[in-house]
Amino acid sequence: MVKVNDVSMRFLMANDNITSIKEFITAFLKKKLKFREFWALENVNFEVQKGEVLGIIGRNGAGKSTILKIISGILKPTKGEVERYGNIVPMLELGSGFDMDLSGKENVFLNGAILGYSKEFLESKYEEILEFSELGDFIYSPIRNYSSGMLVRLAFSVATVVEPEILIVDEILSVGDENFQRKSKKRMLELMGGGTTVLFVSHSMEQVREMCDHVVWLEGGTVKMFGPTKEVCDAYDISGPDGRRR
Ligand SMILES: Nc1ncnc2c1ncn2[C@@H]1O[C@H](COP(=O)(O)OP(=O)(O)OP(=O)(O)O)[C@@H](O)[C@H]1O
Repeated sequence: MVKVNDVSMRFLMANDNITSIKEFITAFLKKKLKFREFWALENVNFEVQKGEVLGIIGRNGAGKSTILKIISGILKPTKGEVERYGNIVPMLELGSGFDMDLSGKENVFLNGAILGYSKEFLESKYEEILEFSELGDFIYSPIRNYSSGMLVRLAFSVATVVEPEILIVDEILSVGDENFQRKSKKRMLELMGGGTTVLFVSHSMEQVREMCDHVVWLEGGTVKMFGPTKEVCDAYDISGPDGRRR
């Protein structure tokens, strides 16, 4: 279960006219550095029950990635808190938790260790991860040579073969090819059947309608609507580009 309680996130942005680190340090030392406040999220509340799939939708800059980073524990909210019960596997930016100079195989163990799994456990899952990723002998090449689709396949294989209790997926299913998208959707459905809670950001309303139980619609950092998938998606679909009714 994941419960987001009154979460707000403020970013401080330095003056726009600073273009180099030298200028930044000089301004900092002269105490001339001015910051502009920006609230990316304000008083966000929602919850996801165990085994449920929650979709997070909203236009560019609405705060979707920021809330996922807060739920994953990568960012600390300025106000509010997130209650989480269960081990969490975030699949956020492509390749995060990976080292580009290491091989796919080495990254399985690195990424798995970051996720908190032991070497023995990862060894027992390695063949399954390799098979699911369809990387074949590429698993021995440094991942800097991988295409974005190959990276996603590797990341998704590590994240899902270990059967997390909470899986966080940011737009990742749209990167792989059609065949892998189908396969990863099937895998996500299996995980959900096994009780994994999934939080899922997507710009594809089709995917959201198909896979989610509930949906949060974020607009300008606030919750515009939270409820059953059909209700929220229908309202979103008839809203204009700025979130107002057309
Ligand atoms: N580290 C940061 N510093 C300053 N502003 C930030 C930072 N991260 C995000 N923002 C701002 O917060 C707002 C929300 O960003 P976020 O990436 O969460 O939006 P999003 O809904 O995921 O957008 P998209 O659909 O384009 O991925 C944006 O205006 C963004 O510019």
